[in-house]
Amino acid sequence: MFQVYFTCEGKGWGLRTLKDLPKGSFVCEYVGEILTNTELYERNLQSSGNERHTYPVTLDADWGSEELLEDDELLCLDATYHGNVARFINHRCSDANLIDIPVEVETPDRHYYHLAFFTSREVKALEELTWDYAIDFDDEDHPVKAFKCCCGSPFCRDAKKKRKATLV
Ligand SMILES: C[S@@+](CC[C@H](N)C(=O)[O-])C[C@H]1O[C@@H](n2cnc3c(N)ncnc32)[C@H](O)[C@@H]1O
Repeated sequence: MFQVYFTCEGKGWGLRTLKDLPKGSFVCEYVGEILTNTELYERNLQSSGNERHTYPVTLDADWGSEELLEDDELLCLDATYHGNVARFINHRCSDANLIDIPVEVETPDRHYYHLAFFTSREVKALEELTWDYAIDFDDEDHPVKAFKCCCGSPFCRDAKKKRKATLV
């Protein structure tokens, strides 16, 4: 039902659907290794530029917590070495056709949850499945450097940033 294919817009591999999907369809879960932000940061320091293929997902909902969590407590999912088809879902600013829904499964502390993707509108067969990674393209301090966005959306935040920079 889903196909990994090579996109022609400079985004590398992507995921598309082979059949029409109505709005609200479950697509897949995002699977990856559970790491703390500190472990992810250390991994990134050790890996060479070519080795990284994925953008990690931050699990920051922490619904139950009253205090701010430190980097060695904050969790994320890294699909670089272990994952599923979700690792091929590319980013699209603002008008992506998937939304991620946190699903609490077995942990009562609400620190860890599963991430499930559903369609946010009807998606036609052969359309690329995209998800807004919620990247702040202005954030220079993020542990992972943002890529140059080629999403092609009229709402692209990276293109907007570049337009602003050329005006200054
Ligand atoms: C979760 S992976 C998606 C699959 C990836 N395209 C591949 O070939 O393995 C995320 C990576 O894909 C690339 N990517 C995703 N969305 C992009 C976009 N809108 N523009 C440019 N590159 C993108 C970036 O290199 C990003 O780190």
